[in-house]
Amino acid sequence: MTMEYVSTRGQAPVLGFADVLLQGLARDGGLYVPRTWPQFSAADIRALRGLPYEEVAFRVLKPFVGGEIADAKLKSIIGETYATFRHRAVCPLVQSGPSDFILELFHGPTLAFKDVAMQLLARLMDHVLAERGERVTIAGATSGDTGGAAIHAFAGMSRADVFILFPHGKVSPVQQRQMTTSGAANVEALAIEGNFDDCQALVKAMFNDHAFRDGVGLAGVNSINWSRIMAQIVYYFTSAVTLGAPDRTVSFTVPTGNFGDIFAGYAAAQMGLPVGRLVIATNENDILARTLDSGAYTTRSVVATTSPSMDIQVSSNFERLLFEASSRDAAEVRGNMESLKQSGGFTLTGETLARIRERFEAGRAGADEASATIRDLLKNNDYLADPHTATALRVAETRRREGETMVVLSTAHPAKFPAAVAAACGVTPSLPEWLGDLMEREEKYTVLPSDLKMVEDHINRRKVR
Ligand SMILES: Cc1ncc(COP(=O)(O)O)c(C=O)c1O
Ligand SMILES: N[C@@H](CCOP(=O)(O)O)C(=O)O
Repeated sequence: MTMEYVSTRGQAPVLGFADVLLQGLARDGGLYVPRTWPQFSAADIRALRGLPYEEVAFRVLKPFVGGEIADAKLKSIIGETYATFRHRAVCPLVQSGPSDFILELFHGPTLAFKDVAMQLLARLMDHVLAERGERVTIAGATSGDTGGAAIHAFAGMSRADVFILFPHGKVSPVQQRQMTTSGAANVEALAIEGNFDDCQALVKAMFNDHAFRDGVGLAGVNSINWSRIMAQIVYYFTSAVTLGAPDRTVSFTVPTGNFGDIFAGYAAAQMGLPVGRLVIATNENDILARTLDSGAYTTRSVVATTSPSMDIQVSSNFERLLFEASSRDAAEVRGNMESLKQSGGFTLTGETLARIRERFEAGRAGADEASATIRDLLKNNDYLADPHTATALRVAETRRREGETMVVLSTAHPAKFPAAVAAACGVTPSLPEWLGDLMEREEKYTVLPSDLKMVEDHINRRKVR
């Protein structure tokens, strides 16, 4: 009934669900994962057929929560969460070919897949903080979508101050406005003079500065937080079951940056869902494709692309996969992460690489290929995809296998990236009605250098309590 969580680096306390929810990064710098994977038998999976998304979510999430939130409360939190989505199916499937499907994850309030987990995370945190009578300071890093989702989910919440670090000038205008126009007193967007990796490094450094961390009561909403991954497991179940699981195996292609979304697919497979291949789709920032090719994880400088949310070199959740694929060898993970810090890379052992390749493949599609896919899909299917989704569609296409059922995760609404979509196909997607005035709203944000002390000082000065 209870669930324990262990750190990928093996040197942090073992915690239960509620503590992991409030922790973010483990105190040894690692990421929490469940000690064991809950198991779903074929009968359990078959019993999910025809259930509403909320009920599947309850059944999938319950073992991870480990009894720390009463069932009735968990159900009501899940119900409120997905009532914020504008599609009755929450995450609907659209057929794009004989055995090809697009899983639309962008029907939440900020038009990206991040809402699926963030709307839940905020409500779970609020519940736990209320029970404990505590407040937290949240620091998050974003390449564009996590930030907007977090600000929407936490705006006005009395138990959390939220600081979102985004790379100055490197997110789309819609993404920026979603972060800078909330008007809520408890949230602030910080435009960092650097790239996403700099923002993420600053957030991790804040977690590793234990005096600061304990002083402000730091919590995290990036996918370093286990609850983000946990919530994303659900749509692997709903989509696979809709397509015939457990009697049919389903593969997934995922536009990947921080590796959280695709790691949720790996988790679903570990839980018994018949998942075939998990195909990592990258843009020009192809560190994961190169790693799967060569076994060497070697960082390079990031290039700006038309799919900016994937412009990432240090892919946080790859650490969770390393832990799994090394048979949970925390010493091996620590060695790799130390080498990443010291020399910008590491080399996987032959065994670890082989285990990763048993399930994962990777492919790269550049901006021109993604644009061509947007054009073709509009022409042939009358369907408008955003550049992240298009990257994955192109990779899936080039790696197609006869007879395989393939689901491509569509991670953002095209209206979040109107310039790239218009350049690709001549159609400018418009924002849904409820966001119609977004570009006219007044913006508020602070520009800061990529400097730990300056960011920490700013947060210390600005947090509400
Ligand atoms: C639209 C979009 N697609 C794909 C990704 C990559 O997802 P992940 O970081 O979970 O790999 C992101 C960012 O996380 C995103 O915002
Ligand atoms: N692409 C992300 C980057 C942060 O990823 P996260 O999943 O770890 O929060 C974004 O859009 O911000």
